[in-house]
Amino acid sequence: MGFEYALVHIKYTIPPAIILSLIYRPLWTKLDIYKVAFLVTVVVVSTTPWDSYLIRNRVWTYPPNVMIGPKLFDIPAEEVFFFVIQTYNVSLLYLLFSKPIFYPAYLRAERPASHARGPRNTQWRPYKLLGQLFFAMVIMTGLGMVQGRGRTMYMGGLIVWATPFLMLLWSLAYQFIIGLPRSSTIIPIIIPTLYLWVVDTLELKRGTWVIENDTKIGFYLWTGLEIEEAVFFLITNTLIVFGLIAFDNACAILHTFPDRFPDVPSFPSPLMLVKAFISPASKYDEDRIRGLQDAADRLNRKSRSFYIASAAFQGRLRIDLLLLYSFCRVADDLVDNATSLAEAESWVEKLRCFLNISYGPLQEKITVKDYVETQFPSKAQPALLQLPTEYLSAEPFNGLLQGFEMDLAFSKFQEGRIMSHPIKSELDLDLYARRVAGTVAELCLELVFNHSYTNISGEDGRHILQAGNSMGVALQYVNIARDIGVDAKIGRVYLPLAWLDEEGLTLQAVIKNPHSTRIEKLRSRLLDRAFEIYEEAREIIENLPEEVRGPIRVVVESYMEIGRVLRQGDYEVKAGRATVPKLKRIRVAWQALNK
Ligand SMILES: CC(C)=CCC/C(C)=C/CC/C(C)=C/CC/C(C)=C/[C@@H]1[C@@H](COP(=O)(O)OP(=O)(O)O)[C@]1(C)CC/C=C(\C)CC/C=C(\C)CCC=C(C)C
Repeated sequence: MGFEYALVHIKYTIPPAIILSLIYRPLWTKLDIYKVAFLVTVVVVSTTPWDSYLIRNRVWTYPPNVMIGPKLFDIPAEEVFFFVIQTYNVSLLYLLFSKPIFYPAYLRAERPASHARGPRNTQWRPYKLLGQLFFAMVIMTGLGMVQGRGRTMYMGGLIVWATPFLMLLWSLAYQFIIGLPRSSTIIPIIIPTLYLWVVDTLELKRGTWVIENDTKIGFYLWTGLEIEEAVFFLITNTLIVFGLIAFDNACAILHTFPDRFPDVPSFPSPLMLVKAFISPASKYDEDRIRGLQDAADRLNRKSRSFYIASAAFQGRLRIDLLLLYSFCRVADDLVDNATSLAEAESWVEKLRCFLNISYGPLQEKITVKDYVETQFPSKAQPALLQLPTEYLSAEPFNGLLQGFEMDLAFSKFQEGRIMSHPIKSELDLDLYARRVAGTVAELCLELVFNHSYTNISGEDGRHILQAGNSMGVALQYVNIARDIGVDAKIGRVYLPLAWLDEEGLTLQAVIKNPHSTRIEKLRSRLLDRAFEIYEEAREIIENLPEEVRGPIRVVVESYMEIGRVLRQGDYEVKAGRATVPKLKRIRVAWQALNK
């Protein structure tokens, strides 16, 4: 009996597990736990017979004086623990690197070339076949090496054991294996492989485990690292990462296509995961995938705060939040970027008509697609067509459009078409903020209620919606405080006239010099008001379902941080706007999840 192999764990495998667990702690979701537990089980079950066979046939051995003693089918307990901890460490590294990935955007509908639409739907089937051919050839080579029964025996056995699993995972998840960013595929394989190569070099030299001379090739990758060991770690880490990718691929299919999979439990059963895989890629809804890709692109380009925050949400809630964002952004841009007041008014009218049709009687629903395709530019269409209206009520959208109309009142005022400025008092400002941002918060919360497994009853729900609406107001105040200069350039002043009067300012004075000391005073006043409202509303976040508290905190805190940096004067300016530096944004998200 000895402790050498146990010491390998204490020195080399447990410390990274602790560090990775601490880093990943605030990001764990129940699905992550299920995924890692599922994979660890698969790894232990699939590795045990192979390892047990090798030990019994003395292909590799463990000197008895380096083991504590207990065994499972002749495999030392330390070795079984190795399967578990290696899988755990690689999984955590993968989870960490892949957290920001929005998986549905990587699905591909594989139509025959003549039916494929858009550059993203390249035909990937040939790659699948090429990969399968490659793995088949590797298996044949491995079989040849085993049959030789000499020095290639261990290497051949390794290949024959692992490659069919790799081939299976490739056949199921090739779209994601090829398409996902290299940071979440290659890095979680390479880092642990190099690390284990070094550990292996140090420990093999000390004789903790030994490959018998007559079953190994005798080639060393570097002094002390046998080629068999190097290949073993590379293959097993690849297997673990491919397994995780396949799991995420199946979940992405389940979450992306509610028409095919209406109810997805928080822990999809293995049978359900298999069902996802056997639904052919040729039948994926291409418009849906394009709508999701378009929403993810838009979020990435237009809002760094909400982009980072979106990574904290999961499954269908994340998908629908992205789609909601996409709709709000497109609607806001259509109105804001119109070249004339008349054009802007016509966009509001068209958006209202779109909502009326979408929420109208069922027989009218068929015309939504026709209406959108004939009335809106092609770039805007996916955002409208994919809006998840089945989970959202019409009222907040109507409020949002009324908010846009208040924006248009600025132009009418400038043209003399209306006599009064749209934001005269603090009450007007509050009404405006409730319309453009309070409504958005209500819509986000409606998605939370609909996608949560926790039931939120009437009175509690109303209370949460009210607090959410107020939080939207706080965010909008920060938005206005940030954009005083940008808005002044287009002749808009959201600071209430009453406040300007108190400071002896006129609208023209703000438009001419939006950075004067007196305006800075009003900016601070607006920010103070924003933080007051935020303080009152934020407690209610703790009444939300547990799994969304952290992510909603991230949304709110990421935006309120703009207010904090404005107060402290510690910000970067991009396109005339104050923004929070990237590292700070990540730290804020982190702290919000840790609360
Ligand atoms: C995670 C994720 C993808 C969230 C998406 C949130 C979402 C749907 C945002 C819509 C944004 C948008 C374009 C709305 C149009 C109207 C508008 C411009 C509103 C202002 C947003 C500012 O965005 P941005 O800075 O990009 O805009 P401009 O460049 O200035 O045009 C707003 C400030 C509103 C944002 C308000 C929210 C996201 C609501 C947040 C509140 C909650 C989620 C509720 C909190 C719950 C409780 C119980 C307190």
